[in-house]
Amino acid sequence: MFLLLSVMVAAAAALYYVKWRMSRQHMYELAEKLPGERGLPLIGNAMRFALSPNKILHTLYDMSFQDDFQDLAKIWLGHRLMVILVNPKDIELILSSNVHLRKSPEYRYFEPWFGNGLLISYGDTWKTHRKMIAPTFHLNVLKRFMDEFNKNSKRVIDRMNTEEGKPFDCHDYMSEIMVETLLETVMGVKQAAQGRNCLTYALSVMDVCDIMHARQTKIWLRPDSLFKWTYMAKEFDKHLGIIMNLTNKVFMKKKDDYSQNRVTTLPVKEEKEEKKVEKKIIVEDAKNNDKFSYGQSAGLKDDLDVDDNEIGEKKRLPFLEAMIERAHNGDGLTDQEIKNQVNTIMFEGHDTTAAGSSFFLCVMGARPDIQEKVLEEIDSIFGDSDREVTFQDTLELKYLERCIMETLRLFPPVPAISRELEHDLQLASRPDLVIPTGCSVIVGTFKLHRRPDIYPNPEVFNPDHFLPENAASRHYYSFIPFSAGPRSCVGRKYAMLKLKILLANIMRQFKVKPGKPMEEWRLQADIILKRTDGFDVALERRKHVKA
Ligand code: HEM
Repeated sequence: MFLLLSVMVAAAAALYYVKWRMSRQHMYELAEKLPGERGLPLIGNAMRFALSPNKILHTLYDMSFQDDFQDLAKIWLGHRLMVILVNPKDIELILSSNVHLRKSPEYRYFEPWFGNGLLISYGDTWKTHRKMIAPTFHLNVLKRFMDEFNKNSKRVIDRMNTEEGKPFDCHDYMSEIMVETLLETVMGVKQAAQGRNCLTYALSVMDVCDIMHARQTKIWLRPDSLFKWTYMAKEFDKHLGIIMNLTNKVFMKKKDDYSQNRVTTLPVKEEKEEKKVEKKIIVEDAKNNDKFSYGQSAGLKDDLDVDDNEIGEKKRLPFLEAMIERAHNGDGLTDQEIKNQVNTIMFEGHDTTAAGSSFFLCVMGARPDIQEKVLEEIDSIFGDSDREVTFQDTLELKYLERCIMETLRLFPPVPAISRELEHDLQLASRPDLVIPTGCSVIVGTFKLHRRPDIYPNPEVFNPDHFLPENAASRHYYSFIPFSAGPRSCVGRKYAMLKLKILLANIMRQFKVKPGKPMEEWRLQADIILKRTDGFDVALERRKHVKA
């Protein structure tokens, strides 16, 4: 009886497997033609990822130099087909599309944290929320944050003073200040930014990301039914609790302020100079001749580039206040939905800029020749004055800007992004190849940014890559640290403005002593790019020069 039952179960399983394989026949046929390894039955290439995060990045990067990986490569993670794209023409097909907007299933590990937040939502929900959120990151709103950006720079400079002269890891300092700045600007909540809560929050975010990244790359951690028994699951819940605790507090505080009618929005500066600068920016935008201040290739436009006139006075509220007001006015936003967006923006807004600024400071140590030029530009603008960095200054800090862009090229904080294909996609670089519906397409930003045919000597830090004449000859989608197209980063302008002000202020006070050369850095594949060997820098106080 038992034998008969076993035979019947095995036959049913075999039948199910055959049917399942047949339903995927189309995928297998198209996948067969794609370059890349076939992988083993059932597990595919999963063993390639049974490594530590820094080894994964280096293995994948080494793989990308194989002859058959010019523009794309397939990988099988168990039964899941993933296709890595690194040709800007193919990447454009994905990122500029209004069809391929669905994030791949690998993003589902964010769900307990972000719910239907902007980064992972889809369809009408994403569209409606994007329309509500994008205007809250318009330049006119960001200009209100100038004082906060300056004050927060001073705060972190004071903290780093205690480390003067000796090597220390600057990443924790950058993370903490990025969280505080977000709370005080985008969230409009001041008190919550005091104390050491922000660093605890940032450290928990890093732990949660490590766990999610492990689940993305290790197939045995993917099923919830297995994962829940692991030690990692307990750690995940613990750290998620710490994260949610801060964001809940922020939301409740702001809601309370709103219901008590307390005005917390930062005032708009109405000085003449500011008006003039604003006009200048818009004219520049309109002429379409200098997009670099915002981390995007010239000629690429998205919903953050709308003309000033299209943003009515009424819509000019910072993010959280705008969301609460909409909910109050019956715009169909629930408390939970707002909290999901707060969680999304708190994460996207701090970990990325913390990595970007930490990489920048390490670059200054690794390349004293570049640092000299940064300091020269800064001194020519500020001399020995201790005045605040103005909006106009951020336009004039051209060399600093190119260095930030070059940092984002070589060390893109988001090293890869991924979409689930809704339709077969014929490639532009190889029209003989079609990527099948249902697979995950990975946009390999890290490798794209290091293609020798796009960036000569790609491993060498060279800010001149972003001189207008050099950038003009490149494909628009060759530089995409903030992604591009309809799902591009809504915080792009915020990030560039904040980075310029923070880094200019730090470099006015400190010089980074010569440090480890870039070739020796150990990079870590993670949701946000990191260094496994730490972001060590040694700072030296600068003697100020007269302008
Ligand atoms: C150097 C800093 C930053 C970098 C490199 C960066 C990069 C990116 C990238 C690559 C994406 C697309 C992710 C994907 O498709 O998986 C993205 C999306 C997003 N980013 Fe950023 N980001 C930065 C800063 C910020 C800031 C400061 C904020 C907000 C304050 C922010 C908010 C968002 C949001 C909400 C999305 C989702 C947009 C959507 O799907 O419609 N980011 N970012």
